[in-house]
Amino acid sequence: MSDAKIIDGKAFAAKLREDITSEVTKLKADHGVTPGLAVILVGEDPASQVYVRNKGKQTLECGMNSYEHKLSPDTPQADLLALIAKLNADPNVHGILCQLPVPDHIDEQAILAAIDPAKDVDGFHVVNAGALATGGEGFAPCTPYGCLMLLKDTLGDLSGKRAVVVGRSNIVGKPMAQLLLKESCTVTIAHSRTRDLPDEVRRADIVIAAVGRPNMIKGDWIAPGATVIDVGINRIEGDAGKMKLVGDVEFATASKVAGAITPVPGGVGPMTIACLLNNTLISACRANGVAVPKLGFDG
Ligand SMILES: Nc1nc(=O)c2c([nH]1)NC[C@@H]1CN(c3ccc(C(=O)N[C@@H](CCC(=O)O)C(=O)O)cc3)C=[N+]21
Repeated sequence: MSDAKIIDGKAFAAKLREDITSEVTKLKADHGVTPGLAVILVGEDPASQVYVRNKGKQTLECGMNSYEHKLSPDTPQADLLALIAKLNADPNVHGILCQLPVPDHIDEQAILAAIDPAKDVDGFHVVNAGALATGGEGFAPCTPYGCLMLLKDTLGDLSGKRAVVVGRSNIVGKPMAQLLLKESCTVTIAHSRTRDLPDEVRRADIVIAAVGRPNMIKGDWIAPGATVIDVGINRIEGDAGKMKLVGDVEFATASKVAGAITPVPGGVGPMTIACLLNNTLISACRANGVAVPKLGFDG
């Protein structure tokens, strides 16, 4: 068995950001509109700080405006809701993202519900989750949407393929399953209570791993030639006590069997931010009655 094709999410995301930058340039020149993304971070979680910094940097690089709101960890929920209300009403803000997780004293669902669905570029509001499930116009969550771009770039038409999504979270597993269903895949959602998980995975042409457990999915679970998308981003101790990033799939064994596989890092992660910028561009177009460009997919 020859080794799998490595799906270069980092390069794909860079190309997508270039296309977004061109569209932003046009939007400014033709309509005088600059897309704006507001990112809210409550608290000082180091990983979250890194993500927020990267988002801000890439937002500016695409020619968009970036508004960062860093709030102390003990910010009352009412203050956060007041900030969201202000951003909802601000015409210069086209996308609003509140970095998750939020501290325990804040009700995550209340925060997500407060964001105007038309500015919910994360796609986490129930209105957007419902639109995705029923075929309406909304925002698809960034991580699964990025996975779909990589899958279609790798495989072309997905219809009739067996896909297994391992993980049932609201932010990845469930919306991923909806997107694959829209592409006419036969979709299985597996999770911690699934009986004989290796067997479910072995039946799949497409494996989406989104459980958050390092190296859980082994090479001998993968059907020869299958396409493997690894959403996991796990920090574990590597050689000499140095921390390293690994996915939910055991890459060394899976890459011997799969037809194509995403690495961690450099796979799905960069796609998440690129799709966030894409959603912000879409929002700015919709808010100004401009035709929405369809980026990230051929044809
Ligand atoms: N409201 C909200 N929306 C989010 O989209 C959101 C969130 N909260 N909370 C945290 C997670 C995590 N997330 C990532 C984004 C980019 C990379 C990324 O670019 N990863 C690089 C490596 C980065 C590194 O070295 O740490 C890669 O995989 O190559 C990873 C993870 C967005 N999230």
